[in-house]
Amino acid sequence: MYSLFILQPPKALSNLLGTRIFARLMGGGPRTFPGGINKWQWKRLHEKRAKEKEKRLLDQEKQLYEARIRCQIRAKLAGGPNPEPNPNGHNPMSPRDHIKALADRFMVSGAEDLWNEKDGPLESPQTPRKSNQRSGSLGSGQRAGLISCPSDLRKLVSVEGRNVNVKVRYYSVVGGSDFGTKSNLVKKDTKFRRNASSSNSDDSKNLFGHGAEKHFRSNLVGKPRNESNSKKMIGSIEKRGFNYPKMRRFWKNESSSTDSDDDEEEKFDSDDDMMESGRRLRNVGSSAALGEYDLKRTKRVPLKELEDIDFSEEVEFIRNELEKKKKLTGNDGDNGEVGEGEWLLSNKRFDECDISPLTVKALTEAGYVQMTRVQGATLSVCLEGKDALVKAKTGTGKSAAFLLPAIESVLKATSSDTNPRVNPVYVLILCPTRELASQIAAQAIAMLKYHNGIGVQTLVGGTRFKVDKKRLESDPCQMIIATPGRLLDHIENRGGLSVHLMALKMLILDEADHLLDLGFRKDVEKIVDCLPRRRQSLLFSATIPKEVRRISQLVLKREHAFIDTVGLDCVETPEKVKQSFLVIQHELHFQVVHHLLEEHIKHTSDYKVIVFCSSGMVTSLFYLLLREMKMNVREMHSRKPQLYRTRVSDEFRESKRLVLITSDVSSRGMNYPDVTLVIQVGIPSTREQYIHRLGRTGREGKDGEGILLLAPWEGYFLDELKDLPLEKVPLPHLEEKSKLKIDNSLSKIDSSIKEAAYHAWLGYYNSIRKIGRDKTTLVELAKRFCDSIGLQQSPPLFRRTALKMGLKGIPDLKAPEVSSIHERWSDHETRRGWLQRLHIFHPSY
Ligand SMILES: Nc1ncnc2c1ncn2[C@@H]1O[C@H](COP(=O)(O)OP(=O)(O)OP(=O)(O)O)[C@@H](O)[C@H]1O
Repeated sequence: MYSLFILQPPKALSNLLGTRIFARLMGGGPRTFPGGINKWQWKRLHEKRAKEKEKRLLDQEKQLYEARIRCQIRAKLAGGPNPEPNPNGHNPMSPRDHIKALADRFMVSGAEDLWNEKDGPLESPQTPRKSNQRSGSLGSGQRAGLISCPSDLRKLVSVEGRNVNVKVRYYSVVGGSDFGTKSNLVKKDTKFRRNASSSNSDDSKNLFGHGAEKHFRSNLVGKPRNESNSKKMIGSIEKRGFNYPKMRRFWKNESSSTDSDDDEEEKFDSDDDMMESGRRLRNVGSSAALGEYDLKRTKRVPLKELEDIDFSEEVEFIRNELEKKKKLTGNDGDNGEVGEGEWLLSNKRFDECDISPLTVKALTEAGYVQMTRVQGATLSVCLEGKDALVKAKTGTGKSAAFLLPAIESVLKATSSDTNPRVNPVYVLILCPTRELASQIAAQAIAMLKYHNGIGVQTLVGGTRFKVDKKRLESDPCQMIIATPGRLLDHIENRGGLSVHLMALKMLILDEADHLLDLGFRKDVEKIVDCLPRRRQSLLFSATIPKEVRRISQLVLKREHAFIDTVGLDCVETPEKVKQSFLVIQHELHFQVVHHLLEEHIKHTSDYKVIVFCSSGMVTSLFYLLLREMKMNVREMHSRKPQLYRTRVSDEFRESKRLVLITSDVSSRGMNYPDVTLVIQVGIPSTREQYIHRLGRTGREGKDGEGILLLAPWEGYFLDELKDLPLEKVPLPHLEEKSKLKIDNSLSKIDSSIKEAAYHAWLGYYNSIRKIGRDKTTLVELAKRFCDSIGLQQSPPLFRRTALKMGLKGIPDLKAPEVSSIHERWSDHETRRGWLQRLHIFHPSY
């Protein structure tokens, strides 16, 4: 019986169980659903039906509401007593209470279309309510959960003491007249952020989101309401006494509460006569007759108000900037570019392209006036909705190039999807590291400064999964910036994220070649499988090898645009960065790095240096050594706790006269301004990785310097860089006393760190094909590394690890003795070291 049921469950039951549970029972889930539709179509179908049902119910309530109001008006007009509830309280609900209940109902999420399907967005009052407001106005206790004042709301939010977004729907008054054809009832679904970016929204101009603005305009286009029409209408109402249908239409679309602002009212003086008529009309049909429950604390925002955002200052600023640029370069920009080198700013300006004026305003404030080349080349393509694969040099503004279309996509989606059932995520940005995700999120938030109601969140490893989940629930967002591993956790662990992702409009892969590389590819593939197919995908990177172009089809549509701002025969590295290399025995690498740093610090007052090491544990060893030698250093790699990483990253971004010792976690995308020197110790994992590491200096067309330090057996790598302008540096003169100093400092470092560094070193070079191929030589070289860091003998390797690395049976490699493992395990520090060694298969982070 049971097995039969499993084979052929009744349709209704499978519906009841829900597709997910059913899919589980069936072991993986059916590929098609009844009617031959796929799972996305199935889900969409159900969502559509639910939406329609909800709309029907709301329509019914709306009719009831209107009937109640009609009844009240008739009673008032007839001069009869207002039917009030029986004092003994056993009656059915009084009309008054019923109206209140219905009004309350209308304020809940999803019901706003009853009020506003033609009215445009709601905005908040900017000033306190006037003292002469009607006695019938809603008191705070009568607002029935309606928050109408954003300033109150901000206070509410700020008490929380967390950086949270609070999503609120509210009705409010903008525009001065009590009633006028130019004033508009505006609705807005707004989040207030506690962070600085949103606190600026106090400016009344800034209260209007772009989506709201568009929505508002389109309403006006669809239904012209000019002054004369309205006057005519009011006149006819007045002549004929009370004409309900017209009044109702007028009332629904045009009326507003008597709440008014002093400032705003002044703007509407010219509408006096109309306001007068409106007031009379309202006194019949609005809250005076309906009691206090029908009061909407809203007024219509005049279109003019929205259009009149004053950008004159910005325009002036842009003009001045352009003038300055022309003077500097002697280039009038006719060729489409101004400036020199690859940090060519295109002659396109942000205010000329089809992005929201509010975004332009935020950009201008951040100093973005003209587009960089990559921005100029990609923006129009991306805004058209095409898929794109984009290649542009490091530090040339790719982040803004994908964030701007992402923001536009969210604005477009929010304005068209006015009543979403779930909180939809419209844009998903994937990037390889946590720090990069935070950096992109910060940039997005800055660009969204004047767009209320658009939330951005990061989902990255190193934070508690549950905390992420809570954050997503309490603080819904339209843009997510994530690292693949953590995002997949959310999707697979049924964090509910997949449902939100069903509305996705845009997927962006920053550092796309790395994300499609072996380390991440599987995760990315799984993520892409869970996303709707009808989406726009954008892939960005400074390096796009041929294989990646092929694999990119996994994410992109076949007919995507490939935009390469580097050019086929051009150098892929920043032109103003001086590149050099040095080949020297790796036993001397510590000494050489120390020497290079000392020289650089001597000659550069505001130095800021990054030293890249092959792995996390080698980074740690280097850091401890240089710290022991009294250098101002910080370390950054994947073995460090997230809080520490964030702190160091922020500190390095802000400061000068600091050296960051890091693994490849910092190699891609990190925008640390004004890095003066990048030193790469040992062979980078790929040519691309060399370019990205080097790209941490010489950003935005500035000067910079990069030195690659290789051991003689790593020299073959130079062949891969032969098209890049690397110069050989003569061997530095290394003093004997500095060698003694280094040996002395090394001796003070705990041997567990050294052992971990040895294992990581072995893992890293084993993963490099050319070197890892010859296992015997590899182990010999590792032994030399061991000597150079002051270890008497090579630390033993677990048999399983040796097996995985293909090192089983190689002479000189020992398995640890059981007694020594027990002994070491009891020591906490050593235990950590041993655990860390188990991770050597992802050594470069
Ligand atoms: N239009 C612009 N005007 C002025 N500055 C800009 C503009 N676009 C970007 N920038 C600045 O350029 C710097 C580099 O930008 P970004 O980090 O986006 O570069 P990238 O191309 O993504 O680099 P990477 O390849 O390393 O990821 C940042 O400091 C950014 O603020």
